[in-house]
Amino acid sequence: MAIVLGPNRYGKAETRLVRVHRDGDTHGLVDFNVSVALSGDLAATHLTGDNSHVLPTDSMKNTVYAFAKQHGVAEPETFALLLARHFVETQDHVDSARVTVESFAWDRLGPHSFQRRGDHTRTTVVTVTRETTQVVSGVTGLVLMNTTASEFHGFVKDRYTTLPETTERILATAVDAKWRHLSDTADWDKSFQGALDAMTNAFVNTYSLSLQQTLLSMGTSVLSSRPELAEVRLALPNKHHYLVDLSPFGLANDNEVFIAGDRPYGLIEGTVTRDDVPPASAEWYL
Ligand SMILES: O=c1[nH]c(=O)c2[nH]c(=O)[nH]c2[nH]1
Repeated sequence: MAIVLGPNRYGKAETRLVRVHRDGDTHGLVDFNVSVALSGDLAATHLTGDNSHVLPTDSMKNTVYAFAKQHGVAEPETFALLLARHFVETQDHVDSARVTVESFAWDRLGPHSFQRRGDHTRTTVVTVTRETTQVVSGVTGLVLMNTTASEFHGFVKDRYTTLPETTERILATAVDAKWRHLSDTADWDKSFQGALDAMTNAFVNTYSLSLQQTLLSMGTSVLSSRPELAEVRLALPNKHHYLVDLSPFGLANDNEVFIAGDRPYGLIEGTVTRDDVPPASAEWYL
């Protein structure tokens, strides 16, 4: 009996690519999760650790980002074909390249503003005691992005600060918000939709110097347009998008090709309140 190497493949999984097409003031946005798997004459690395046939998976990731810049990105099929053919054509030892693309759809909210397609969740928490009734409504999973009109600079620099100042970045978040009603009667659907629209409009229309500033703008927008609401609490993850350094490949990256970061993320939280309303019951703060 012999124990032998069976079928195998390798590659870079889940390269998170965000490509902004900046043709004029109206931006296009493509958001992909790209996985590459190559197979072929790869016995040596398994048997002896001889890597002479192994293209690093790191190079595959770089290829995804470089091709996104060079060729632009539209349909996932076109991009996947381009990549898969490239690996088979340029790597003698590769017989088969499998490229998988998950494409996340975004709906346009403005020239450079987008909402990720897919349902956000409407929430409500009602608390009744013998004396009081409190109705809290909210939303989670409302994913928004501005591909420009966001800066972040002038921040504290301590000995561990490496973040460069920027006057041009992507701002993206998944809104988690709750708002408390002043009364236990309202047109709940209309109130919810109004609050949602107010938050979204504020995100789209605020030129942002920090996500904190955008948070206050969103809360203010809700309270100024919804007299039935007393207070809004927002938790906004800063869904970081890192500019890819394409200079090793002789390519400029003028805010077009980004790594969509997963974690860690900044988490910006705050409450926006009318100063002339009764205080919330204890549950609001739990
Ligand atoms: O809008 C931001 N607020 C921060 O507090 C922060 N911190 C950070 O690293 N990036 C950002 N962005």
